[in-house]
Amino acid sequence: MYLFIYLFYYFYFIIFVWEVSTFRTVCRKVQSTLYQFEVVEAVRKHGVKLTTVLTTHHHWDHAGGNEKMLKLMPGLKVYGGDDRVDAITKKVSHSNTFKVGSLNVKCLSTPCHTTGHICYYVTKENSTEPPAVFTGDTLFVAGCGKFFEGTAEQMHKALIEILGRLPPETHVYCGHEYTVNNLKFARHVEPDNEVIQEKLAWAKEKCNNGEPTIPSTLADEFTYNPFMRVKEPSVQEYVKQTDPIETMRSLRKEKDHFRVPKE
Ligand SMILES: C[C@@H](O)C(=O)SC[C@H](NC(=O)CC[C@H](N)C(=O)O)C(=O)NCC(=O)O
Repeated sequence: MYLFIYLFYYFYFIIFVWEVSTFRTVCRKVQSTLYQFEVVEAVRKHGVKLTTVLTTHHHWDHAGGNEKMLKLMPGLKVYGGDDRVDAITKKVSHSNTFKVGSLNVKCLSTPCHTTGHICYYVTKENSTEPPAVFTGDTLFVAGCGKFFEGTAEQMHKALIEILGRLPPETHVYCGHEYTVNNLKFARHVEPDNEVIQEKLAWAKEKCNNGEPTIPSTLADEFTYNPFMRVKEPSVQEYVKQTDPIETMRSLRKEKDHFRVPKE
């Protein structure tokens, strides 16, 4: 059985995958100095051994703490798909697999937000636990990352052809707590989508209680995430497009300029 311990701090998630049988922990991301101590404290509190860091991309808020983490815990393996990832010890690419204890990790290359972005798909044989995918800044709950280093074609491939084809019950652990703002944009795109309304009310409640809105599931994302719904007539109608990739392009442009309403 593996347990996800995630530390939620303002808009950032630090996620541990704690494999109970071997007490190994995979820390999905560490950021600035402050987070190191959060991580070290959580490792101590749970009596586990931190062995591996899975870094989705090189941005400071995802890789910025790797150097210090490595100093605090020499011997850590730091996986990443980009030479720009601080303190990287294991460069990976699409379809690479490795194990952490009895956890199976598969690397999924999803360039767009950055050219070297890797999502990590985690499974365990003979487990009743659903799979998990760490999506960094590619797929958010009800949203997606900005196209800083890529195109609509690449984000469509990442969301629909790669992540979208994982088992629908897969739990999605993303890199930031943007859910409420993303759902306000989703509501703007599909004002008649009741699932969005319900999810937004739920997300506001969670945030008011200081609780994270992750994980979601891939199946859920297809019901409210406009970037996962680019084939839907209602979404295409909003952007006046009929092609899914052109819909993706237009949605991103709209979201980049979207003024989030207070309510
Ligand atoms: C460089 C590093 O900071 C990032 O890329 S963070 C991910 C990025 N976030 C923002 O641009 C901040 C605004 C955000 N929308 C918010 O609500 O605070 C990103 O890709 N955001 C996706 C989006 O749809 O805004």
